[in-house]
Amino acid sequence: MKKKIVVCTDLGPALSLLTLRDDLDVVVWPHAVDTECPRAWLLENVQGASGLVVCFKERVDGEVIKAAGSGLRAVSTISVGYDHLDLPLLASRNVQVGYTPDVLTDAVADSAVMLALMASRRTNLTTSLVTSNAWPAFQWTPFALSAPQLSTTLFSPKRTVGFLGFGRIAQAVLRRLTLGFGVSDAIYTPRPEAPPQVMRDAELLRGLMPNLHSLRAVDMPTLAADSDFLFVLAPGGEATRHLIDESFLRRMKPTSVLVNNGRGSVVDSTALAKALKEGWIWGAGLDVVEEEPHVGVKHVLPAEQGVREKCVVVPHLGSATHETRAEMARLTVVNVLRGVDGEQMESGLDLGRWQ
Ligand SMILES: O=CC(=O)O
Repeated sequence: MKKKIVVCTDLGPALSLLTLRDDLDVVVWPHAVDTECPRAWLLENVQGASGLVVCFKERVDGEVIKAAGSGLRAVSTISVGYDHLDLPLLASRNVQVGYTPDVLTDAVADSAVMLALMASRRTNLTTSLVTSNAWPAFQWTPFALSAPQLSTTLFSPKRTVGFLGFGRIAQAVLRRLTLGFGVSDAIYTPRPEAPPQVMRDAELLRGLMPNLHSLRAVDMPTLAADSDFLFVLAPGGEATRHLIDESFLRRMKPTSVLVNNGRGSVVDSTALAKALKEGWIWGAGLDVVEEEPHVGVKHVLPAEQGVREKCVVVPHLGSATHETRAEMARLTVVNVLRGVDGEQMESGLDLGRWQ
């Protein structure tokens, strides 16, 4: 009997690696190219599946896993995040779980630097001057719309960048900032439950970045108080929920900039809106927002005057480059194939800690 693989998401040309195998019955959400997979379709089609391919928008919880049945061998997500998957349950059923770290590191790091620049220069406000035809009335005086600077200069050599979470993406951001922006001081707070490997990598970095003079692990209050630019690169889930809350934001500098490329749930949106409005921090660049995509509900973004000018929001596109998405798709397919074939995935999660 053919093994069934259910694909909820668009895999581009990599899909053919699945469909070319005549020992597989590949069931693809028919509108995957431009529409997210409805849960009802997933629940109906997942029955009897050996493999399941999802993106972070599909929750693979008890209901889905039970609907799949006991033959489920592999779940492969086209994302580095995995807070949409019920890992303890998958682990208890010996289902392998594949994800796509590493291949997206550079694209997301690029996006984090972009957001830091956009938020510090308040491009929401400045571009709207042009698009709303307000430029003619704008009085160009030397300090009008001047902003905190990301790169260091001879006359302003001290810039501390902070990281909440210090895994691969954070380290790639730091590499960019030390090489391209002259940043020499960095602090970080490892995310809760960070594997020891992260700390070892952080130590190694000192040797790899000659411009980096100081790299310190600090506690949360110090991270808040000392960061000129703070990059949130922690995963979602209960352990990180609202780590950036009102008391954290109140400790930050009025010239500091917050960037979130991790998960929206790490930052309390209501507190962030207040922080922007009342000027506790300078600006925010967000690739992810709590309760996305309904960001208006919490007033972080759109309508609210005094917030929207200081906050750039992008709809969760950190890894969205042609090159990276193609490689993520390839890896996602290889992972699910290995899983249903009973081989070790190319990049599988070590489920040991969820067992
Ligand atoms: O958020 C995107 C991802 O987890 O890859």
